[in-house]
Amino acid sequence: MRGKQKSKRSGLVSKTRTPAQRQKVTPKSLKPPQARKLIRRFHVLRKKTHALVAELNQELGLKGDTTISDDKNISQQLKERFPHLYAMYNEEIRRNSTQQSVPAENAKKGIEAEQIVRSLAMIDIEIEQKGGLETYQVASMLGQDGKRGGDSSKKLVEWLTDPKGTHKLTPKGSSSLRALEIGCLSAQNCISTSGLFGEIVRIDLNSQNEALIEQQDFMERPLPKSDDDRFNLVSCSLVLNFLSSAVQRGEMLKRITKFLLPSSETNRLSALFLVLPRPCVANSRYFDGKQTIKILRALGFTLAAQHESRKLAYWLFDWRGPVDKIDPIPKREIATGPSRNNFCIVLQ
Ligand SMILES: C[S@@+](CC[C@H](N)C(=O)[O-])C[C@H]1O[C@@H](n2cnc3c(N)ncnc32)[C@H](O)[C@@H]1O
Repeated sequence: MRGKQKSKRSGLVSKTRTPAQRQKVTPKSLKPPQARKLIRRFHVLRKKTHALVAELNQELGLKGDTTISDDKNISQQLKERFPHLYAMYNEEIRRNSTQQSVPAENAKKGIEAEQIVRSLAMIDIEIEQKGGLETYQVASMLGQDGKRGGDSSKKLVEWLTDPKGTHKLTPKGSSSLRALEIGCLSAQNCISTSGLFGEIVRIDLNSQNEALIEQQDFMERPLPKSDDDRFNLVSCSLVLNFLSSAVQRGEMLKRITKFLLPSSETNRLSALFLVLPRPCVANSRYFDGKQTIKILRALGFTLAAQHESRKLAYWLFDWRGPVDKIDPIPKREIATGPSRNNFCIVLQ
């Protein structure tokens, strides 16, 4: 379980090497406005992909386990199951990838499977031209830069060591506490340097340092067979907003509970550290801080601490063990206004 496991998906795009991919250069650094713009664009492109894949599934009459997943390598799925659509995807890639700039909006609107697949190809080209997941990560790391007030895990360590708080841990060289960091960009963050944890398992879809960060999709991490595979803390900082659908976010939260040691059995730390960009709770049509707590409660958590900074919203939730039945929490409008975003998490 703790060995290295390569993710089956490449992250944002297909693994077909196109001329655009071969030309791809990952920038070592980016100016902050450029980084913000890139992060926003990646999220838009992921949402577009999600909507197009839903249309494609409908058009092909695919349901349940047979659906194409936008969470996995789409071109690979087409290649294995729909060779004629894969041929069109590739044709579109070949036709456009030598161009300097291919905004995904150039994709023609269409409801037929062939046109949808061509639009997916256009999105993949734009993502690759922007540098793919690697560039997204460079942009995200810029946000973690201490000089810019980054590294969200500072707040976690502050909470866990607060003498007036509920946990009051003290850093020990021989701590037996174990943490799982989902979506880890750096092994030098406070969570790693605090000395609070004897072991930290760090995973990311695209590892920046394979010696210290496993390349793994959390949704494909094998489920724990025993408590040896479970953790005292799971950190999920700025990862849920990376997922493109409200259902996937709910599924990730449900899956996290399977990796936590129930505190009632261990009588010590068993918690989730959750971070979202503040606009997800401050300016969404469908989501806010109350909804966050409601969803986490429905999964068996209790709120231990929360904080909002100018850019981020942070929570620490204690895990109380599995609930008998998870009540669904659907999407519903809670705020109106044209400038609101559509961020949401649902439980099915
Ligand atoms: C915005 S970065 C956040 C990094 C860091 N946790 C932080 O707080 O700054 C999001 C990271 O989550 C990773 N990620 C997204 N979905 C994931 C998944 N299913 N499994 C593992 N990592 C994932 C992405 O690859 C990306 O590196």
